[in-house]
Amino acid sequence: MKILLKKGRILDPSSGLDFVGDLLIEDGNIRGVERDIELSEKNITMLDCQGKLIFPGLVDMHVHLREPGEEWKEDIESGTRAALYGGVLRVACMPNTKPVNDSPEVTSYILKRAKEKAWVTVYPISAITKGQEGKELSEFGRLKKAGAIAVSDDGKWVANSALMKRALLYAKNFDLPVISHCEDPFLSFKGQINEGKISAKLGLKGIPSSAETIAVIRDLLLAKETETSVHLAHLSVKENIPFLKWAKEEGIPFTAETCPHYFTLTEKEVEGYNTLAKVNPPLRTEEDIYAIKNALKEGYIEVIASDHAPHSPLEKEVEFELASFGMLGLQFLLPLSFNLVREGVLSELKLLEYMITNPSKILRVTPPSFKEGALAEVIVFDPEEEWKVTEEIIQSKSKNTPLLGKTLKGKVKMIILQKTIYRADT
Ligand SMILES: NC(=O)N[C@@H](CC(=O)O)C(=O)O
Ligand SMILES: [Zn+2]
Ligand SMILES: [Zn+2]
Repeated sequence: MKILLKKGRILDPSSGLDFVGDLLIEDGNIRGVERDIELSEKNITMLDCQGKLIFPGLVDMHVHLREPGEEWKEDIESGTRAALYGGVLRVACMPNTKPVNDSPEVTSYILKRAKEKAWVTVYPISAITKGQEGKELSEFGRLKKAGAIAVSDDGKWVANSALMKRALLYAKNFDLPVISHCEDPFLSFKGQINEGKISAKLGLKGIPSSAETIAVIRDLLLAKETETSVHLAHLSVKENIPFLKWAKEEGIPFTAETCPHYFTLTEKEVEGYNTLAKVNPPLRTEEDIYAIKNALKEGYIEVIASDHAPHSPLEKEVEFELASFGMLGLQFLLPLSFNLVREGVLSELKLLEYMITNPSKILRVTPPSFKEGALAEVIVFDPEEEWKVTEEIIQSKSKNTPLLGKTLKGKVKMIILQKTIYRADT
């Protein structure tokens, strides 16, 4: 069974390929990429890709699938369907489920459910501490054996520095990546939105940028001392940047991530007490957006992930202070991130590096690529097509995004995953 994609712009960050040409898939594997592949046989599915980009599936290392325990918000089936439509063919899912994924049993359960019903590859991330309570380390060796790809207490920072130091050393033994949700809980206590003029105007308690930067600095110091890499999740403020720069110069092992909402939306979104824009860390200011883009350009931040965080109306259609933090991300990751290319912040290949090869490297997996023999994980993307965000288009069970009603540019048209062609063009 052969699938031939014709005349698309082929982009493969693993090999640095960027040219207009053809891609041949045979029996679910990449057979070749060339300027012109002519085949005379019948039985070939030909796909015209003129004007489109063809690249490997994205690897989103920060997703909340909510299973087990909060299946009314999302489950492994619906979350991975949203991923597929978003061009994300591998997701790493955070452990803040119910129960918390802090045991081999929960990790195996997630993998079992993924095998039964996931549309894309699922990598479970297990908790750093038992119950994500920040008191006692979970059993990294057993978790890794059960299939944990990394450890994180995402949703919470491991505020006890001695414990975090031990976690880094312990993780190093098992070559497990450690992902930190950088937020000093004392500084952000009861905070709702970014601390500043808008929080004052709305009468909501603010979350200062120091809550994030203090956490970033501590984690960098511990990474230095333990000579163990730490991955800093969803960075949002400009104050981090000089410290990231310093850490790079010092050769401290770390990687940093941001999400499209932190270089697209500002705190203004919460005016009118819009709970759909309530997210942690909070949306910040134009200046922060500018700094985050610059950090991406300079390579201080080298991963873009969605932090897809579904919540139902039960958690969102309530008073602002009672609403849960989080917004959907999987289906908006590519269109919003492509704005960085349009604005000249990153080249197409660099952007794909941040969404395919860098997260793969951090998670110690072979990235999706167009190398001969690789599994076919292929996205056909139209960078020009505009589409409106509606509840119908959203594949997640939850619809919590401040982008509802807005028009985005750039659309995933087709996904080829092994032998199956999905047309997202509806
Ligand atoms: N980002 C969020 O606002 N919420 C996340 C937790 C997290 O990523 O810290 C969630 O699980 O809902
Ligand atoms: Zn987090
Ligand atoms: Zn998260």
